[in-house]
Order: sequence, then C-alpha cells, then structure tokens
Amino acid sequence: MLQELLAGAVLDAEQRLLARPFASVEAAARAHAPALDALAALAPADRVKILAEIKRASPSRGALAAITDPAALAVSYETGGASAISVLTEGRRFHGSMTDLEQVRAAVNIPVLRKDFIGTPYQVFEARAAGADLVLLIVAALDQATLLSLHELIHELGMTALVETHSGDEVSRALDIGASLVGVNARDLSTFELDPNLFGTLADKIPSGVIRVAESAVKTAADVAHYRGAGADVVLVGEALVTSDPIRTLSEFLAV
Ligand SMILES: O=P(O)(O)OC[C@@H](O)[C@@H](O)c1c[nH]c2ccccc12
Repeated sequence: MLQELLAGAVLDAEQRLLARPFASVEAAARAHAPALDALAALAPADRVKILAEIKRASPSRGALAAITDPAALAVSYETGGASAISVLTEGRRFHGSMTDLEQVRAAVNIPVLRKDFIGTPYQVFEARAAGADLVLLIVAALDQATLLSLHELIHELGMTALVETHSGDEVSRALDIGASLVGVNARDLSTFELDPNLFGTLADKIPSGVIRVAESAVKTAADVAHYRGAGADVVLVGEALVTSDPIRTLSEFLAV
C-alpha cells in the first residue's frame, strides 16, 4: 500500500509538472517569502504541543469529514492552540490537494506541514512554492540516498523535514541523515495496523536535541497523556480533530 501511495503521488505530481514546468515551480519556491522556523514552534516545552492535521479521508478509515473550508479549520486549530498545521495534499486516498495547502498558508501564521508521499524534488519545490514550512519524509517509502537528498533539498529551501519512522532501524536511518524532527507513526502504512505503544518503545532511541513527534491513534486526552508520558514533545492529531469541535478538543488535549 505504501509503495502504491508513493507511486500514485509521484504520478500525480508528474501530471502537475506538465501544466507547470519544473523551472517555474523552482523559481516560485525560491522567490517565496521565507519559511517559518518550525523547530522553534515545535521545540520541547513544559507542555505537550499539538501538530493539528487537516485530513478529509484515509485508506484505513475512509471518509472522515468534508472540510469544505480548510482555511477556516486551520484558523480554528491556530485559535485553539495548535503549534503547527499538517495539511494532507495527497488526492487519491486522502482527498487533499495543493490548493488546500495554499489556502491554509494564506490563513494562519503558524508553520504548515505538507503531508504527502514525497519522492521527488519537484514535490519539495511545489511545497515551498505553496508556502509550506515543513515537508514530510517517510523513511519506509524511500531508499537512503533519496531520503538524504530530499532532506538536504528541504533544508536548502529553508524548510524543516518531519522524518517519519515506524521501527528502530528507521529511527537510525532518520538520525543518520541528521533529522532534527523525528516522528513515530503508530500506524504501519503498509498494513494499517495501529500500535500506540510503538512510540514509547522507540522514544529512547531519539536523542535529546531531536524533537520527538508521536503520530496517529489519538482519540482522547488520555491518549495524548500516554504519548506525553512516553516522551513526546509533539503529538500529531488528525481524525479526532476533524470529527469534533476542534477548539474544544484542542483545549482538552493541551490541558494534559
Ligand atoms: O488521524 P490520526 O489517527 O490522528 O493520524 C494523523 C496522522 O498521524 C496520520 O494521518 C499520518 C501519519 N503519517 C502519515 C503519512 C501519510 C498520510 C497520513 C499520515
């Protein structure tokens, strides 16, 4: 499934490339207002931080929310105390788009993550040209050379990479490329199995000085407390926010 999602996202990017040549996107990326400092926004603090996700659907859960106005939802997240916003831009299974990212960028003043299956430089330039401050890199989807080169490009453009892992070996691979923001996804993107204890198992492999993000499977404040207790600096939440009153849910989660 993961390779299928990556292949589909790269194919869709190639379609966009036909309409908007590489040189044009690169120029727009390099001309864009500088990226916000995501590491400062997500730095460890005495309270857990929330990376709030805009997500209409997923392969594992199906349709979640229509989200007809992603900018308005992003403003609710910002008002509710989120430290940054994650925008799913993958279209086939998550029903996201680059337009969502552009609209969210225009509406909020906190860092915005492009959440997608990134495998090519074009997709990184696209993200910057749309105003993204962070870009997701999924270790399991990429060979080490590609992971390193995309990570370097993300940083060359002034952005921050959220390097996502699902095993000890993948944490090592993330640290080997110099990741400063490492996520552990409770969900296995190949089998969709959820393991909320995986973060706790891997957290001590992520050294202090690297920001730890616990991703997925958060339904309640108790789940946030569980991740916080296991060492999470940041918790990434999607479904629980798009299927509830985000400001009320965020206030519960941030009270942890
Ligand atoms: O909806 P949840 O269970 O709160 O999960 C959010 C986020 O972690 C999840 O959407 C996600 C984590 N890593 C990804 C990579 C691609 C697509 C989606 C994801």
